[in-house]
Amino acid sequence: MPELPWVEKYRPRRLSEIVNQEDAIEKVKSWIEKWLHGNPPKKKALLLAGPPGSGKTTTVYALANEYNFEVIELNASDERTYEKIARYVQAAYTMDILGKRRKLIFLDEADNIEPSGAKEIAKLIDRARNPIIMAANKYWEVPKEIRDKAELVEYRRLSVRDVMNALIRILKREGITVPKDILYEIAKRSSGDLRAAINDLQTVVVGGYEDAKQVLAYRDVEKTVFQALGLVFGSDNAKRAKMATWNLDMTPDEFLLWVDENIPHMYLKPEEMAKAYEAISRADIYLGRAQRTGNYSLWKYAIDMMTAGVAVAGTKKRGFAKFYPPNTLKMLAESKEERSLRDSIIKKIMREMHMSKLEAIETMKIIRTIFENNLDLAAHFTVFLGLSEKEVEFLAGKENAGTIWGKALALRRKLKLTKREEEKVEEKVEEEIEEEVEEEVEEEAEEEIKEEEEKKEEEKPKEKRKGKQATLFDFLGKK
Ligand SMILES: Nc1ncnc2c1ncn2[C@@H]1O[C@H](COP(=O)(O)OP(=O)(O)OP(=O)(O)O)[C@@H](O)[C@H]1O
Repeated sequence: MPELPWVEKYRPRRLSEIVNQEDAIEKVKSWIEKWLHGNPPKKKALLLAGPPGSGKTTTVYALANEYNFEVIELNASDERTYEKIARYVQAAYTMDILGKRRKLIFLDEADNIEPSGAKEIAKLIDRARNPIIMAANKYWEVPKEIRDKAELVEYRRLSVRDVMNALIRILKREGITVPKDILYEIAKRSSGDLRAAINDLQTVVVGGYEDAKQVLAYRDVEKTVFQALGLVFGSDNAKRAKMATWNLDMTPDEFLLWVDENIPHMYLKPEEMAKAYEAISRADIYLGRAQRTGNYSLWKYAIDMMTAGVAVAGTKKRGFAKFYPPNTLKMLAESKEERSLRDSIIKKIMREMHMSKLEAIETMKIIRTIFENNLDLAAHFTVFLGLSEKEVEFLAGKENAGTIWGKALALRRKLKLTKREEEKVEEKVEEEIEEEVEEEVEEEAEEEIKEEEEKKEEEKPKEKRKGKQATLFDFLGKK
């Protein structure tokens, strides 16, 4: 039997086992007890907010376990969430009779609730007859209507020591030891995300920890760039920000793309955003110049511009920041339909051009420029990749899409014609081969017949001779 993931196997079943979130747990307990004592709290929903892997989901299940609730887990990004909440929020709030348990509604990823649905969900919370607990990493992105209806419970980011202790406890129960320095490495890399740390630990143990560093290395690139972004966007301390690129396994112009991507997400005021953009565009110019001339002082100036220059541009978002890789924000801004078009185009590029996903994403950017500027080439791509009319429109924009589509149709017809011709040639060759084979077979058959006939011919005189002998014998006998 495959081994259960340790995050599940060792998920605390009791609230008291949850590490270093005492204040949060106290709040949750007193809130649920109000429900149990028959006077639901004023705020019928609870919003657990905090970094990933800090124990929010675990709290809900341990709570349900201790107070005998059935958890109805819903996800905010599920399209039918509203419908489901509506159903369960009104479910009879009965005690544990007839084997039925009270229901506790758990809505994860509350920071993903669509603004359009938020008002409706807020109304449902008012009417709720069952406790509703929501969880979010970024509570400020939970729609305000919902935030107002919920009591906020904040979860701390777990420390390196918390994470290490939790890992050691798991190892004890597994009866395994792992060198302390590796545990420390895992804990440090996790940035307080205990889920990530436990997963890493299991990977290392299963993979043999002789090459633990290698096993863990895959996390490094992202980790360091997020840390670097943290230095740039985490404070307005220019000195700290300048250290951002020190440990970074990435060229400055690559890192610039990351900074660029996250500026609109991190800065709140347009004029400060503009200032930050100005800093990176200046950095970009100097980076280019430094590259051409090999002038180190320009290089350093460019890096300082894009780290310190951005850091001091203004007031940034507070709290837990989630950083996005280059281009994701633009992708998020797209509608669902656009996203699915983008995905299907990327898939086609991967398939037809034999590329990895990342390569395909990059290639799509180039193809997009082609679609905007070179309609003939665009038509070729349309046919080659087998794009649909909608996909062409996505790449080229409404204006050019028609022209490209027309050209592609013509091209496809032409290709079909040449294909038809090819097929004809093929058919002809096949016919010829068939004929040849037939001829051969016929020849062989003829030969066989001939041979047989010859054999028969040969046998005939024997018979004749036999006949002759017989007659002669007879004759002699008669004699
Ligand atoms: N404070 C904690 N004490 C003990 N174990 C924890 C704690 N936080 C997380 N864990 C462990 O980490 C795993 C993930 O935790 P959990 O699912 O509760 O995270 P979360 O805060 O809900 O994260 P996310 O926001 O990513 O859903 C669980 O299996 C649990 O074992």
